[in-house]
Amino acid sequence: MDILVRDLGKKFRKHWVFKGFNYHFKFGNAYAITGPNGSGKSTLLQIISGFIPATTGTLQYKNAPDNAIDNEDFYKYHTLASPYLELIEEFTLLEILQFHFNFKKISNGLSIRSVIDRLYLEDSTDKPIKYFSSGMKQRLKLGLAFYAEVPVLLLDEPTTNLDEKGIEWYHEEVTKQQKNKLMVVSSNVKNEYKHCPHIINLLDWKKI
Ligand SMILES: Nc1ncnc2c1ncn2[C@@H]1O[C@H](COP(=O)(O)OP(=O)(O)OP(=O)(O)O)[C@@H](O)[C@H]1O
Repeated sequence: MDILVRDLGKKFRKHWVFKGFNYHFKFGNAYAITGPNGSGKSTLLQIISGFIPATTGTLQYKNAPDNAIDNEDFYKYHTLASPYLELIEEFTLLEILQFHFNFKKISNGLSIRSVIDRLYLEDSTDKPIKYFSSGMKQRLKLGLAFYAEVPVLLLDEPTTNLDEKGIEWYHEEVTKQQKNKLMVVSSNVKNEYKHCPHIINLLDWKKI
């Protein structure tokens, strides 16, 4: 899947966050959206995911050069891990994984149990999410995004709250997955986007 972005702009009340953003995101590539605090990284990622609307411009999602999908259908083709998206706190780990992978196909060769192992959360299988630490929740959010069979992976500040082992796991996964997906990471922490060959600096589209 490719994503074509044309003349994208976002305004909150009277303030433009960015304007005139044009880009062609290509399948099999990893992109970093960078910029200082408040430059609009999360906003842009949320617009790309369809979570919030743009003020100006268009997005086109193509699963072949001459085959665009309906924008409303893009949710089937991507996963998003973001601090803005809350987990269902009442569910246990097992329940949330069963729920999620009911809607998104689990990656080839994986089972719910093997996902729990990969998240090294074996001891918390029946623990409600509300009792998870912030790092455990972040691993879970990333796991829900990583292990779904979708062509587009969107990651907002992905290593927030992760410990050293978690960061290592993150790097292993993104390195493995970047060839088979279109990956977009929104971040201002160099270490979390070091695997991305394409760097977008939002200051270049900052508007007065
Ligand atoms: N719902 C909203 N209503 C009003 N302003 C908003 C809203 N969401 C974001 N903003 C503003 O848009 C700008 C960009 O915010 P955004 O969270 O996208 O920045 P960011 O680059 O991800 O920042 P950070 O590095 O701090 O996470 C900020 O000035 C923010 O206050």
